[in-house]
Amino acid sequence: MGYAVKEVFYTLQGEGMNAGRAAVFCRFAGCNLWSGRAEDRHRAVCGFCDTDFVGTNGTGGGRFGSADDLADAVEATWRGSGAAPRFAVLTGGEPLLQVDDALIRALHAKGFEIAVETNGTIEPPEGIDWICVSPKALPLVARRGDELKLVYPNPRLSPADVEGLGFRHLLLQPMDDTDAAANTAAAVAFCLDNPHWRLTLQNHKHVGIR
Ligand SMILES: C[S@@+](CC[C@H](N)C(=O)[O-])C[C@H]1O[C@@H](n2cnc3c(N)ncnc32)[C@H](O)[C@@H]1O
Ligand SMILES: Nc1nc2[nH]cc(C(=O)O)c2c(=O)[nH]1
Ligand code: SF4
Ligand SMILES: [Mg+2]
Repeated sequence: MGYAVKEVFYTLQGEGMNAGRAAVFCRFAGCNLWSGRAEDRHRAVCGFCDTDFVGTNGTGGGRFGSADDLADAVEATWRGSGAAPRFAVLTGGEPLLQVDDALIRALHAKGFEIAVETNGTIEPPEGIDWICVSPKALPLVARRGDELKLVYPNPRLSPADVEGLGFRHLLLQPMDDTDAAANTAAAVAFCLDNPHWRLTLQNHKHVGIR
């Protein structure tokens, strides 16, 4: 089948409960909630995306003909030494439009722990080691996982709409837009009042890494 990948790069996971951990990011091209074109943003289900996921022209991106080819590229991008397990974060765009059993097997065979960042519209395949769901609208198909990371505030979705599902951690991430400071203050206030929610920041933006 093959995979369309925007970019593959080595960085620190910036968000969520794995923040600070070295990882190879594999950003798949394409999303089912926005075309990626500016002129479509106002009518997209997800209208606040901070990411360019269109095409295959980023660093390390391309079209990969097989799971082994893509896993080879991810392995070549890992720069860690020592015994700590290798870590790959599959993101996008919407990675679950493309991630399949063959890719999970190929990355595991190379010793990678696999995390996914998904919008929750597609049921994840078996075998992913860390599932982060960041819902954008209801209904939510993926209703269990390791962390639920809600971008806040979201006029389509409030925290109460996504509590009581099967997630180990509930996280609020301030929406990065022209109101980022106010969004951060609102997220802080919400977590102070609702301690079952935790604040997560996009650390990579604050330290100037990808
Ligand atoms: C670019 S998305 C790709 C993965 C998947 N499509 C998703 O939405 O989870 C990666 C993460 O960035 C978050 N994100 C996107 N735009 C954001 C913004 N403007 N402010 C804060 N977080 C944002 C998403 O909610 C998601 O958790
Ligand atoms: N450093 C870093 N951490 C991230 N965590 C989730 C990201 C994403 O875009 O999926 C992301 C990203 O783009 N960069
Ligand atoms: S669902 Fe994820 S990749 Fe798609 S537009 Fe929204 S934040 Fe961006
Ligand atoms: Mg990002």
